[in-house]
Amino acid sequence: MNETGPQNDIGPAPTLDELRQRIDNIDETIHRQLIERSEIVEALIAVKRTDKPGAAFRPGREVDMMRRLVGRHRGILPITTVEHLWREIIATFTHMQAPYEVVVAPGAELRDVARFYFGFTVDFSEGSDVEAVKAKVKAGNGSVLGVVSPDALDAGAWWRDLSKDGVQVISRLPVIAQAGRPVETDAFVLSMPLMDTSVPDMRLIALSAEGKDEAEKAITDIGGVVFAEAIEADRHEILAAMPFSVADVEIESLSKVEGADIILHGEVGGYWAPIFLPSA
Ligand SMILES: O=C(O)C(=O)C[C@]1(C(=O)O)C=C[C@@H](O)C=C1
Repeated sequence: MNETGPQNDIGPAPTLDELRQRIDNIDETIHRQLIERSEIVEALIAVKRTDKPGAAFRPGREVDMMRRLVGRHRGILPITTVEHLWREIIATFTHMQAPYEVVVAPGAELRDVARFYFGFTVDFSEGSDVEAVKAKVKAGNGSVLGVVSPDALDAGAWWRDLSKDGVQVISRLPVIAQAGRPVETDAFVLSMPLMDTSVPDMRLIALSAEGKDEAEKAITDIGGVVFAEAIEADRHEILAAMPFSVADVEIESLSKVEGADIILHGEVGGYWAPIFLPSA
């Protein structure tokens, strides 16, 4: 086939065959470079000593890679397409270093978010509810990641006792916050503690309060954000996100706020701030 495009000022437009040849060349380069990327995995395992399940995740490094990806992107290709391609690559490379599986709380939207971020190489299952997801993450002892909705309305204060089980929030999805993007649903990723020394932008603090309004004001006064709330035993259980710059003493001072009767349950993980982009 030798279809030709329209004539223009700088000579004949390329033929369909020529355009396909360019696409084939680009695809070959991408494929060869992916193979080369995969040849680094053995060395990564040796350097990181990630020869046990689940030990390969480095969420801080992943967000850093996504920030650079967004920074250099240009043109008409949707950024979320590029993000998805890289997520498939990174999730698979993590799995090649140390196997893990993903268990998702019920809901088609959450499942879509989880697939977008962990791809199709990784085994997937659905937990019957948030408690079942937490239990599987704990039992997996590092080889299971959970994906839950931060404000699972029917799950009560699902976050409150996370630290007692050793489970923590390790990241927040979607990483690129862009109105109208595919899979916009907010989700948290749960894991047993990682061998990752990088520090998230936001710390998640579980607390309960007698006075809802007083507690919310005190949290925002020190720079925090109320992420989710539930009422249990007549108390307001709150999941608050605190920028890393908020000192421990400021968080501890919440328990002295008048009229709020705040009890701090503890830190339940953290996340890196989403990359905010204008709508596509
Ligand atoms: O940088 C690492 O530590 C890697 O293991 C590589 C890699 C990747 O494939 O780029 C994989 C897993 C980590 O979560 C981050 C990045």
